[in-house]
Amino acid sequence: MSKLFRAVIMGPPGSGKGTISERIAHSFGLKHISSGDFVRENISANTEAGVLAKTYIKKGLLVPDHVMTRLLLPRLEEMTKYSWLLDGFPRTLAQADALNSICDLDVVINLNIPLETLKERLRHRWTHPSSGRVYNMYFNPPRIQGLDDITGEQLIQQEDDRPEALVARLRHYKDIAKPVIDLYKAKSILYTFSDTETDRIWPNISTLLSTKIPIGQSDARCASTH
Ligand SMILES: Nc1ncnc2c1ncn2[C@@H]1O[C@H](COP(=O)(O)OP(=O)(O)OP(=O)(O)O)[C@@H](O)[C@H]1O
Ligand SMILES: Cc1cn([C@H]2C[C@H](O)[C@@H](COP(=O)(O)OP(=O)(O)O)O2)c(=O)[nH]c1=O
Repeated sequence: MSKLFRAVIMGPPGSGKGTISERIAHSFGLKHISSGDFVRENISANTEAGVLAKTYIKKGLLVPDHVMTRLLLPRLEEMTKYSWLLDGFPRTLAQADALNSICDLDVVINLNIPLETLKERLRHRWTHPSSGRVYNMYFNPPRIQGLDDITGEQLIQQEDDRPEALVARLRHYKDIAKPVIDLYKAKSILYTFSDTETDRIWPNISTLLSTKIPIGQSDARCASTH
């Protein structure tokens, strides 16, 4: 069997992790694991870790490392047969160390987007709170203004997407992400993409992954997992 491919995507809020992950999963047939989606699934299913995670998310805090790793690592260990892309994890050095203890990463994609662009995107971001689906009034608007495409439920603008809150959020992101980025740089697996436009970043990411993912592997894997 050809070698499996393991990737992580990192970037500040609004940098396009969710959007680009969807494109990667679709084009290369990798399993996309979003830590935020996984936490929300656990909250809906009332698992022990989900109940605990909810108490932090309600306060706008990150879920503590030990809760996050207890949630995510068993999920990754179930995926030993698949190539995957992790989005939203690791966010801290402790999480990166935990991940390192169970697998070797091939590529870390780091999105470096100017602050003004992030502010503009998040100012127009609307969220469906229970699923975490996000829309942007210009980039990917909902079919009916103010309503989620799938459920028809009301969309909200999150408090911490306001430009005033974003600066603090971004500073916090930089503080905790820096040692993680340094770690992956030292391992020579970090690839940083800087631009204001996803459609300019995407071809470069696609070219990189085409050189890293063995041909034929992704299609077979995709077919076997859906
Ligand atoms: N790796 C992680 N470590 C700690 N908490 C996490 C992690 N991943 C997700 N969470 C928790 O789940 C919540 C939702 O995660 P998600 O990535 O969907 O949203 P977010 O932080 O608002 O992301 P963004 O604004 O970058 O789109 C986070 O705010 C955080 O509380
Ligand atoms: C990628 C991208 C996203 N957006 C919007 C869509 C979302 O409302 C918001 C965030 O995108 P998203 O992909 O959710 O980013 P992340 O997962 O890193 O937080 O920005 C744009 O307006 N332009 C873009 O090029």
